[in-house]
Amino acid sequence: MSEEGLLDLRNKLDNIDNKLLELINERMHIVHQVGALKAKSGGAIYRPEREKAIIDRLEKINSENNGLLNRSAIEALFLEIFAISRNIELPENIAYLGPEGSFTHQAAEGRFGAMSSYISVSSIKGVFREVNTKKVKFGVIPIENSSNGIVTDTITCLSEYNLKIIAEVVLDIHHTLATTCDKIKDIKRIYSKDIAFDQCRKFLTNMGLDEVEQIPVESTTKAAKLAAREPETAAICAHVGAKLHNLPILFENIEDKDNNKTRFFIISDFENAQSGNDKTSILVKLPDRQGVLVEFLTDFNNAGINLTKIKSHIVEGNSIFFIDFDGHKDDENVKNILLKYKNSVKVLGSYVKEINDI
Ligand SMILES: O=C(O)C(=O)C[C@]1(C(=O)O)C=C[C@@H](O)C=C1
Repeated sequence: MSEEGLLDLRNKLDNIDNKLLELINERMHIVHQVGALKAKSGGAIYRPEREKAIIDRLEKINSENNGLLNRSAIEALFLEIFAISRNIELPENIAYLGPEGSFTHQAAEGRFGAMSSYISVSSIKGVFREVNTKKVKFGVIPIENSSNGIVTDTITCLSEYNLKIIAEVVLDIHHTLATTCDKIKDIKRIYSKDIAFDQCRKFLTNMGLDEVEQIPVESTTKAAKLAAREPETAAICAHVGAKLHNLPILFENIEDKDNNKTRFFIISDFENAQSGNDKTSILVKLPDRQGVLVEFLTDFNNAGINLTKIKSHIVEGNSIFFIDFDGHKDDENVKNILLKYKNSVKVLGSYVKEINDI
């Protein structure tokens, strides 16, 4: 292509970008008015069900017009626009299970974008506390990983605090081996988080690294920080963690399972309206008598409710169940069941169901 041809195309792109910027600013002026209305009425700023409806509509228009974007691309563009919009309505602050560069931080940034303020908190309970005392509006914590199962601290805190799950985020978890060493055989120590070592066992064996000293630390970001400082070491960490500490990446995607995923919850102090594609999470403590769990599950089945997850868990010596099902707590069939079991059930929240599932 001639240099002139390229210049011409770039001019066209510049003109489109100028128009896009103008349109986005026009949108933000309207968003500002929405914010003012909500400030008067006390309405929730974050409305995941409305955001989902917009993305569904755009995806439909896009496919009718044979657009070049896929759903993920539309989501990536518009979730950032919504996150900026929400900050224009009211600046958002978010506590996440840290440190900076952790997978939870990635989950938080994916949903709240570049204009929000983030604080890193070192424990799950700490995140709940920040939201509960209204120091932040939202908290982001992990709930389960496809290889390592449920995060018990999160269940315990969901049981203890009266906060609501307002969204779920599912991230594909990829690990890297990052090091300043040029050769694998120069690595004498590897830093990582205990569960990340577990998720990369096969890789370590295949590379002859299973005999190398493995040092568990609190987070994969900390592992990257240590490996960047100490010669003859490596870290198993996220891509962002390695980048954050300028640590060269030797191998990407070193996890054993190719569908290693972590599910996160966003917690806050309000409840979502129905979106038509919701999921609800509950904690259930049933009376101690024979057949009670079968009865409970049969009632759900008879009401046409699809249970998607049931996990048992011990809180303060009591056995409880963490259950997910399709539907919103205000759907007619769900409402009736929840009323019947009101003494046994704690509703943790109804929220838009993610397409990416564990
Ligand atoms: O429709 C609203 O309630 C808005 O606040 C506007 C808007 C948007 O940017 O379209 C922003 C935030 C909400 O989460 C949903 C949508």
